[in-house]
Amino acid sequence: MSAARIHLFDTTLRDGAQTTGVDFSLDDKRSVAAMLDKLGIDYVEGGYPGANPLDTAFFAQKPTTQAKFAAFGMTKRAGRSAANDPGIAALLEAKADAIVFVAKAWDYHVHVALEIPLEDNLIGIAESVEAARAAGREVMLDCEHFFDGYKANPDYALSCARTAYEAGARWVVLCDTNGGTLPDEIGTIVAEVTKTIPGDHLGIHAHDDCGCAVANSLAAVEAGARQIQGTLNGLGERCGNANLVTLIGALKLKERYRERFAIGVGEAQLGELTHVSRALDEMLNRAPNRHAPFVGASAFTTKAGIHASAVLKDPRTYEHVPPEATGNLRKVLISDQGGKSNLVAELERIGVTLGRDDPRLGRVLDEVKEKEAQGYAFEGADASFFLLAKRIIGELPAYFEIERFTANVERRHNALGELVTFSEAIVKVKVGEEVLISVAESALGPVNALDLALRKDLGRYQSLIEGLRLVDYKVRVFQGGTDAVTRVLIESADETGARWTTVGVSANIIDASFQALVDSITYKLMREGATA
Ligand SMILES: CC(=O)SCCNC(=O)CCNC(=O)[C@H](O)C(C)(C)COP(=O)(O)OP(=O)(O)OC[C@H]1O[C@@H](n2cnc3c(N)ncnc32)[C@H](O)[C@@H]1OP(=O)(O)O
Ligand SMILES: CC(=O)C(=O)O
Repeated sequence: MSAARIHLFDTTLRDGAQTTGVDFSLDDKRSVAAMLDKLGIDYVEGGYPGANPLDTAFFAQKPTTQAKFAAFGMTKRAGRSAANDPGIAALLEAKADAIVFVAKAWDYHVHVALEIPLEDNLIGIAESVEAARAAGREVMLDCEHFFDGYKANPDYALSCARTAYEAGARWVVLCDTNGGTLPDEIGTIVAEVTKTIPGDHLGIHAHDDCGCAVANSLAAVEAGARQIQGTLNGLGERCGNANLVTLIGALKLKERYRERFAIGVGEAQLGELTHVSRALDEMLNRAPNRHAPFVGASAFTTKAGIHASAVLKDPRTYEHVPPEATGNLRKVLISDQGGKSNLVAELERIGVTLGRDDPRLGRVLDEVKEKEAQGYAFEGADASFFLLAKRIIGELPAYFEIERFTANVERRHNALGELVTFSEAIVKVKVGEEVLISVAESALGPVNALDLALRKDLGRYQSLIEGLRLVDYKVRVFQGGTDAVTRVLIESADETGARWTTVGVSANIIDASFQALVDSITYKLMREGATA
């Protein structure tokens, strides 16, 4: 039996643009479309031409070479013909291969939101689909609220779908717009719809309001639908859409799907999945979800000692698929939940080789556990872990010594009478026999002032740290023993694009930050191969 082709339809640039806090620029849209094209997605929905100038501009030319480029908009407004509808005119002007109309499929919505007779909505669907077909476009109809509509009035919901199909729509997409439908209901309803519209003309568009969007999409496919709509990383209105990244992982790697269904994403493209997912987050300045299936930084990370010992013998003991298939990495953490197996594997990963019987291994483990008890977390701070291990095994050069530092915050009126806040920091550091004192000011706060002062003059090492910059700063306050403890994680980058994270812990946020800053500079010097 040959595998059934499942068509992937990406709506990151349309429904994904409806995500709270997400705003794509024109360049972002072009990059995302190119990325999806390369990934092997069949349809890229670019937005809603006519709704805003950016989307209209994006449809001035087609940004994909393989994928079909789709424009989204609503069916014609009641009381005017399709030929006289400016919304439809904008869709027809768009340089798109396909036009996706959205139409209400729930009688309640037609009454309440559109305030038109049920029949007029059907006329709107038929005339809109016919107009786009006449213009030579492939046409789809997104049946908004299809599943809620079907539960309330199956005949009407079905007549919306059938009207579009009979008017020439290539795809009729069943939308769980409010995201409240569960997988078994999706399966039952889609199976019913296939009695009217063949499955290879049916799509599913699921929202994640019950955390079931991926499961609902798979249930629809099992019931016969052959198009899946979704977004990268599950962006989308409210709780988001079905996550296409997860769906691609499941369809390509889970045997029961791989054997029966084929998608346009090949093996090499699958290996880019982690990169694609993180590149989107990077573009949107969002922290990637570490726990995202297949592509998250923790998706193949083992923390518990018992698991680590087994993973090191055979990774399949705790992995459902190999991480490298999606371009991800296996990682074994060291923490208070781990034993020697975790530690040996982690040390090897960061380039420190210590045998299981080396007495220094026990000393590293003891110190890690002691520091974790104080509030340190090395699982997210590889660079500090590396320095700790190097110090214990006697390979950490004594580059510099901090003699003292101060940092203060001042709020006052400036010469213009405006209220301003600025910080000043002084750092006294000994490099060899040389004592250097640096002062810096910053309007961005005491940590920034300290960072500037610390990196202002490091004597003979100064040229090696010129390209160093801080890219992220995270603070967490929690109860450690009887007192509140602050943990600071600092992510740094250098001129080569390398990134590393360091950690500092103290009752005082400035002190914790300073520890992490010192570790960051020390790590950079080690990367540069500097000697004491
Ligand atoms: C489930 C979904 O995700 S659907 C996609 C939703 N996405 C968006 O809405 C983003 C882009 N939207 C927009 O920029 C604007 O809403 C526009 C430009 C499309 C329309 O703006 P406006 O003309 O000011 O209308 P407004 O947004 O206030 O209301 C929508 C109108 O469309 C009507 N409408 C909604 N769906 C449809 C439809 N499928 N067919 C025909 N008319 C519809 C509504 O009844 C309402 O009409 P009314 O103004 O007579 O009450
Ligand atoms: C069309 C669409 O985005 C929805 O119904 O959710």
